[in-house]
Amino acid sequence: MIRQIRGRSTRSIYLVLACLSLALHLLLAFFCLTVLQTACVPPASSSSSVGRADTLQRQSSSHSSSSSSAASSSHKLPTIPQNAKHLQLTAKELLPKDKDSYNDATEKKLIQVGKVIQKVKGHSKLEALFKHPLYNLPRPELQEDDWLLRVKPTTHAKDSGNEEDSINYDSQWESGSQEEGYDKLNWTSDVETHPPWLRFHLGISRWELYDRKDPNLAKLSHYLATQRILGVVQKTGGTQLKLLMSFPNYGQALLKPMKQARDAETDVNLFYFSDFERHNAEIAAFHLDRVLGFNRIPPVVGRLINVTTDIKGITTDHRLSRTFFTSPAGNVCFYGQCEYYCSSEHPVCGTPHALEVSLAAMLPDLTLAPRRSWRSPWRRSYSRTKLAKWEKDPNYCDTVKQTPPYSHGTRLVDLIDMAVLDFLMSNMDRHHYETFEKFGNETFLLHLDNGRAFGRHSQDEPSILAPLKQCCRIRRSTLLRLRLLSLQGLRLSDVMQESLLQDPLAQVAPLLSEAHLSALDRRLATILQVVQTCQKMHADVIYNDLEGYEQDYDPQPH
Ligand SMILES: Nc1ncnc2c1ncn2[C@@H]1O[C@H](COP(=O)(O)OP(=O)(O)OP(=O)(O)O)[C@@H](O)[C@H]1O
Ligand SMILES: [Mn+2]
Repeated sequence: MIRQIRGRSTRSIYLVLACLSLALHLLLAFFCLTVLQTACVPPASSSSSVGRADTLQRQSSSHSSSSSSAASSSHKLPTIPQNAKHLQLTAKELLPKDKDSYNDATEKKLIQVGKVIQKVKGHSKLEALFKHPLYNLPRPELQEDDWLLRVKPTTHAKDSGNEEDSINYDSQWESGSQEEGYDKLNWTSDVETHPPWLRFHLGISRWELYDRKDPNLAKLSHYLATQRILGVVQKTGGTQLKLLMSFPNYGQALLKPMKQARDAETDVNLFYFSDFERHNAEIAAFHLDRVLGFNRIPPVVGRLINVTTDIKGITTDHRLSRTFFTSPAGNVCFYGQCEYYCSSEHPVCGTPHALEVSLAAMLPDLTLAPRRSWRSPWRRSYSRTKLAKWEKDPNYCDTVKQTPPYSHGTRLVDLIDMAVLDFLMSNMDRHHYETFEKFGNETFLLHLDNGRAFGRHSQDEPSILAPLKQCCRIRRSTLLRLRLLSLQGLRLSDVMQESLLQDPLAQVAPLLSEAHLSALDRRLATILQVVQTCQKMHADVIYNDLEGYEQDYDPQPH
């Protein structure tokens, strides 16, 4: 009886306690709701995406006062301020773990970059340059076989009235595999639905890799700079460590990591073929090639990645994963497997996780668009003792001029364009160049692999100009653009500095130091001098690719 009474009273005590706890929880929930509502200024629409954007915006502005001005001066995307978005992502992804790597000095640099951007915004030399007629030359209309890849025009499938045709057509980009992390895709003829990397591939033509004015270019850069990294493997071929990164929608990029300080000059006792590759050289080379009006380098962007989560945590490549270690300083490092510098004595290290890298848009797969690799006639000996033939024979160009494909068409002046680019950035490592097989010999030359450029600013390398000096020949449009860039009002160093500010990594530190920028002006003057000397001695220096155009493009009549 007593036990029964005691049991009942215990139960009622439990019941009272439960009710009390419920009431307290309700009170707490009500209080929280009221507080949150007042803290979050309600936007016009209360959709969750707006709320998120708002949070991100504030997050970014608290990290850098330059982000919004940086965004407004960069590529103009309809809705997303690119650089700001990049900063938001890196801040979100990297800052909580790597606070110590973002010290006061970095903050100061971010503000300085912001000031430069504001200065540039007032008067854009880059915009003025790209508006010049020399950068807007009329091009003959492209025929079907002038495009590297073409999807069949819609009319084909529709006109044929054959249902099977239209199914094949619409599903030709459909993914065959269902790999984890990838969306099942069904890309159609509607270009708007294609991811930026595919639009880049579809825009490759016989005469250039991309159209500078194509708005997809900014989207591609944004894609490379911000997309989630889904896969990483080591890229085979070549001598130094490179990684192949995969993004959603099947996009891929070639990664080169930062190995040395931006302003480190190449050791004078290192041969050109032993020099480290530089991530900022890949980025700057893309900008320089575009500023010169060539458009022959695949778009490259800089990005701050997290070595641990973006590489170590996801790679399936054992050759890579087994080379990870933590350095005595507590930084996460790796070295991979390759011919040069892939050892624990030459590690690639985060600080402790954050790592600057360059990401180059991948060209279409070789099975879709095979390429031919050509040995450069002015290739160096790649020996510590031997000289190449062109270094010994002053009449070497006469032989080259008589040898196909240099004996015909634009190949020789294309090669000289490449020498101009390489001399400006002091790249001695142009042993080969590539072309797309589909276009035969009548096509542009791909300027791939620029990692060994911008190694030394205090010295120029005259031998890189050997093709120009020995052949005394140059495209008229190239010469006129070089003259334009030598004008005080435009100045190559200024437009390069402005162009490089579009890269996300410019917010960490300038991609090229002042010394490298002024070396560009000095080298440009040397090139113009060489052409002048040629003109004094020869009559047929200029290859006139502007024939038939009425307009007088010459910015400095000579
Ligand atoms: N953007 C790209 N898309 C597709 N393939 C590329 C791209 N860039 C380079 N490659 C290919 O990868 C190969 C190796 O790249 P790269 O030349 O940059 O490496 P490397 O290690 O510097 O080579 P090397 O030591 O021979 O100079 C190139 O020969 C080229 O065929
Ligand atoms: Mn190389």
